[in-house]
Amino acid sequence: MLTSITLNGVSYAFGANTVLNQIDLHIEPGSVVALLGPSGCGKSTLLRLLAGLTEPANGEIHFADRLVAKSGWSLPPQARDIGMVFQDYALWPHMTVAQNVMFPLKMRNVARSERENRVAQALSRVGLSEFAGRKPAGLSGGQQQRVALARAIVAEPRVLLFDEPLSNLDSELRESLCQEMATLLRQLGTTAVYVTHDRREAEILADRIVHLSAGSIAADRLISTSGEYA
Ligand SMILES: Nc1ncnc2c1ncn2[C@@H]1O[C@H](COP(=O)(O)OP(=O)(O)OP(=O)(O)O)[C@@H](O)[C@H]1O
Repeated sequence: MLTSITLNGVSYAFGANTVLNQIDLHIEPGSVVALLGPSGCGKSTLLRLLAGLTEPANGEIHFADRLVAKSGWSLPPQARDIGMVFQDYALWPHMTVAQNVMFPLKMRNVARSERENRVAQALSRVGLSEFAGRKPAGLSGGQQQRVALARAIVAEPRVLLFDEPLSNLDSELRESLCQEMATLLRQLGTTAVYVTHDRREAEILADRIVHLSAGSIAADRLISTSGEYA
């Protein structure tokens, strides 16, 4: 099921420092939205609110018609049906690639036979079928990020969240993985929010770019499939 995301008057502060100021944002089901802006503008904080890693001071967040956060209350991440990809991959070093990817299915009590099929399919989607038995330490940075991507999509969550997933990779690899992720996101059709400070990455990946500046939405633009502003 495709899910919209709606933020109404969402604010967040670290002590006296207001980091997000009354954010109103509606994300259409199945769209890929890039949150773009300079360091410190509040992108990661907004993503953490969507993930349920922190709760808003004010305002409400809905996934479709389900309330997931309001002032002082937040549905925990594991109850939100989300997949996340972080800058630092966050793989479990003691587990193989297949075990890492399988983890969200175990958490959801998916039956063993189904788990194995789904892991194989997710690894195939990211081009890592032959690495299933390796440990993360035996993989390159780009391969590790592909594992993290497979883990994020394996349970077919209704929302995908990305926090600068390509910033630890060198520029050539960043470009090719960005193109691959754009294709994958189109195939999946999942509602996705992608944090980046790289305008080109945002233009390749997203249907829409929301520019944050000092905790507010400074611009909000649809882009066409060719990567140009519509
Ligand atoms: N744990 C914290 N305690 C106090 N202030 C914080 C904390 N984490 C972030 N901030 C402040 O909140 C603001 C927004 O941070 P946030 O990480 O959301 O920005 P960002 O746009 O994602 O930046 P970057 O691209 O550098 O990750 C910044 O001014 C930052 O200094």
